[in-house]
Amino acid sequence: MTAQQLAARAGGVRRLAVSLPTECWIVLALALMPFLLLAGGGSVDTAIRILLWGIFGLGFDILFGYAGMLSFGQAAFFGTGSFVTAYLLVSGLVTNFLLAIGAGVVASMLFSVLVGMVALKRVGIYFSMITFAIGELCFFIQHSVLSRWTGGDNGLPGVPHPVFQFGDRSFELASGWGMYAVIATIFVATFWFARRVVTSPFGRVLNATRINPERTLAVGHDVQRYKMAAFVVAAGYAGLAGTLMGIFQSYVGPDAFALDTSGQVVMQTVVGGVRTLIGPLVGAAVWIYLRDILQQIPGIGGMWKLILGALFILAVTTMRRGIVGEIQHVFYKRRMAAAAAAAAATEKLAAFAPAAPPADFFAAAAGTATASPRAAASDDGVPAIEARHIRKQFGGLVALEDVCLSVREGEIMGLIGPNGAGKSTLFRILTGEMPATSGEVHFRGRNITGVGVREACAMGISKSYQIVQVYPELSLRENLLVPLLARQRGAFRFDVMASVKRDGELMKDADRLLAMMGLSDRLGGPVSDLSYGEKRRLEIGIALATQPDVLLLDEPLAGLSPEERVQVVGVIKAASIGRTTLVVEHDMDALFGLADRIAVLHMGRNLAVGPPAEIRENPIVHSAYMGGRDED
Ligand SMILES: Nc1ncnc2c1ncn2[C@@H]1O[C@H](COP(=O)(O)OP(=O)(O)OP(=O)(O)O)[C@@H](O)[C@H]1O
Repeated sequence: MTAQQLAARAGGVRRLAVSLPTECWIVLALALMPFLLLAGGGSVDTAIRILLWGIFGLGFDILFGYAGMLSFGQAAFFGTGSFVTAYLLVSGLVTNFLLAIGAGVVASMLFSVLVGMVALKRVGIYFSMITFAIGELCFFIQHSVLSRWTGGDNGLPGVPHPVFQFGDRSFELASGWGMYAVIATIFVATFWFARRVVTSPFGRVLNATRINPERTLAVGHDVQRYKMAAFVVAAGYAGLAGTLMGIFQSYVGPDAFALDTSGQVVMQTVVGGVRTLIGPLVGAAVWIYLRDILQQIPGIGGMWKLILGALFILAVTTMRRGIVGEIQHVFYKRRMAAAAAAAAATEKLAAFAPAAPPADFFAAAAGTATASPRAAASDDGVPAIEARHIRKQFGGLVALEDVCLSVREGEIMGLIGPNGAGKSTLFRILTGEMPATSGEVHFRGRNITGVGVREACAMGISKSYQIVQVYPELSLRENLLVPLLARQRGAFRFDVMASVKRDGELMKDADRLLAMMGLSDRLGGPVSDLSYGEKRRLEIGIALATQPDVLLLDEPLAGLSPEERVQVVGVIKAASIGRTTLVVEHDMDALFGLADRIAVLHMGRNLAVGPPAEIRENPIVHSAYMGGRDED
């Protein structure tokens, strides 16, 4: 064999190794794990326990890592699954193992719906504390009211092992290699499903709700339902791990509902790596192996909690991303460096050029090309959005008083006024972010007063924010996928079998929008690496991706350099083609050049409205707003 043939074969093997699906690597690792544990003084039972905690951790990683909800009460669902299945099997009510396991998992999920209805009313530390309290409540109930069924302090012993019948021979699946193989297979299946969950459109939106829930809601997703779905999925995983633990141990201990159980899954996930899925398994391997080994060492066995606690602190302080997270980060940095080098070598960084207008973009996506409504922008045009006699009061401060504003279909209207005039407040009321104290908002003749921001977005009203509200951890394309997914799928869909990457049209839409924003050359890397001007363009792109009929831009030029202003003005011009646009801006030169009409607010009241030339010459506006400019 020649050197070239050998090199080609080596390259082929390398490519094959790299392209193997993650599940194959996991199967390989799981096949090796018991041998490694045995060599290190562990046992097959230790390996089974690690797998069961790994299954528990998969659900917890979806909940905490991807949905951003830190629950200290997952034992409530682990315990529910354990006891329901164990009771059904021990009492003989159900003899079919699959049925008993299914009942345990379903019970956990149903229970999580009830818990979620309470816990999801709050976010952050309050959510964590509610789950903590519910976990403790379950522990108490298991030891008191339910002790007749759960065995109270004694737990439930005598859970039978599954028995398989092959002809006239029967085979009992007790602990050992057989049990390991079955649990390992279940782990791979549950890992596969968890990966589907987080890479599916559902998972992308879930991740977006963690990073920026307000923006995710504003672009049209029902954030609460996404959170509830993640909570129920995590409870399903906890329930499954609990049922299997009971069967494996032939016993459900009184600690199934304990705070220790909830705490252990948190620690294992953090040590292994949040948002990695495999991290909780690695964390469980470290935790359980060390615990088992430490307990066997004479003299220090009693101090295993102290030693593990110290190791946890060390791991968290030295490896912020966890074991798997840190490894992934090294590879990510390498990929980024290689991409940057390739871009520099080919001088890919193209000059800014806003591309195709949005009418083309969405017509191509939806197959519904329409004539540009900007043709309808005239003196007798129909109002697209109207504020009627709006009053907004914050305590003793009246921010808006009897404000009326009518934006015609297809026009660009500028909204100006000194600081504190009430422009942003009016924007928030028009987009449904905030209710008015009194007055009405009409959209194309329909009274939409009081509809929420998500509903307003679904109707076709979208806003770009004064302070950019992008998703810093995501790539540019992923940022645009969040609103595009709302447009494509509606407020909520549990489409875990769908694939974003395989949806060619969706990816094309994102790329067209990126081209339109002049950001095609910044595809690689997270948004946190972008300049402020680029973030501003992306901010407008996110609003535009919801395909609004009415686009509201809150100070799109604020904080930009002169060069960046020119770029963003280009984007606004392209974005306004085919839609009604309302712009709040302090840069008068830019706004007067852009807008068909200008409305002026002063101290929360209407001051004037008219074409830019008229407003420019209006002496009342000069004295109230541009003080001193008339003398110039
Ligand atoms: N959530 C709030 N709670 C209390 N007061 C508020 C709130 N939002 C706005 N205000 C007050 O309402 C008034 C109008 O504020 P608003 O932000 O709408 O003005 P603006 O015209 O957008 O100003 P700027 O140009 O500085 O952004 C201000 O006095 C502000 O302090």
